[in-house]
Amino acid sequence: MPSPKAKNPGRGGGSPVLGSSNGRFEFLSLTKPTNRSSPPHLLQRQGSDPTTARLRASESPARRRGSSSSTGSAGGQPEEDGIRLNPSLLRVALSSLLAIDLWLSKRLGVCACEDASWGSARPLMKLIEVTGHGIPWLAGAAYCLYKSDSAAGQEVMLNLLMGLLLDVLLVAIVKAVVRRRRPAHNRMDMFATFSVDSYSFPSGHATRAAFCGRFLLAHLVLAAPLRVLVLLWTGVVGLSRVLLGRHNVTDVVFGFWMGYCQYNLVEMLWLSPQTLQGLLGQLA
Ligand SMILES: CC(C)=CCC/C(C)=C/CC/C(C)=C/COP(=O)(O)O
Repeated sequence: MPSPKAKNPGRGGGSPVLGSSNGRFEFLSLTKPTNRSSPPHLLQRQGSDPTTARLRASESPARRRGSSSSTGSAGGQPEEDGIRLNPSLLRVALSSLLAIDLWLSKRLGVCACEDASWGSARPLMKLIEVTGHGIPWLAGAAYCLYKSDSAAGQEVMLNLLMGLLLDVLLVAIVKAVVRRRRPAHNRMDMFATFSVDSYSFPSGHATRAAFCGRFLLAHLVLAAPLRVLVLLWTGVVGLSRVLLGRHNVTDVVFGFWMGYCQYNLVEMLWLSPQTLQGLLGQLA
């Protein structure tokens, strides 16, 4: 005859459940180990952590059945331990990564001010900063769109402009959600910034450099040396963000990844002249 626990496996939240022992029903606490033959170290890990107990109790019955059927009731324990250890391992890994990130970024911020070890290179880094700023890119793409006399050129410039606007928007959203402060050694002396630019994750310059770099390589016919120059520029813009002390390394790495993905998005949303005419026709 099935025990009440088996009949009603998911109910009860964090409260005790009924179990059968020698024909007598008794209460089994979900916060206490049920298998008395478990080794002590497992008992301790299963043990009295109330968060763990709540997590176990809220696990779906199907999942609990699944884990015990795959390994058997006793063999299921290491798997359950793994499930509960993973979040804390992940937390430790993340905090270690963040600590390394902060330490490395501080050490690399050698142009963060004039007195820093590479302070004399700061003007050059700030010049590189301007080459990755949103305003010159938006103005440049709009100007080329206006000046372009071929349909193909207009199409490319229009999509570059759309991608740049999308980039400003997406970066602002992520910055506003994540709200990571810029490194303490940063001097906030950038030109033309929004309020979200007081946050550092992700680097808007890095997203733009990755997006524009990919876009130019894919849509402009460039000689090999120029292609190398585009790649170098992308890398140097990202590196200069850390050297200037504007960003932590992870802001730039994530920014590169985001800009790379934004290019895929622009390819998916690609505006053809027909689409554009349709849109303009609807507006008129
Ligand atoms: C159309 C429109 C709203 C254009 C705004 C262009 C603009 C001011 C972009 C901000 C560029 C900027 C300072 C980004 C911050 O870059 P990080 O690398 O420091 O995140």
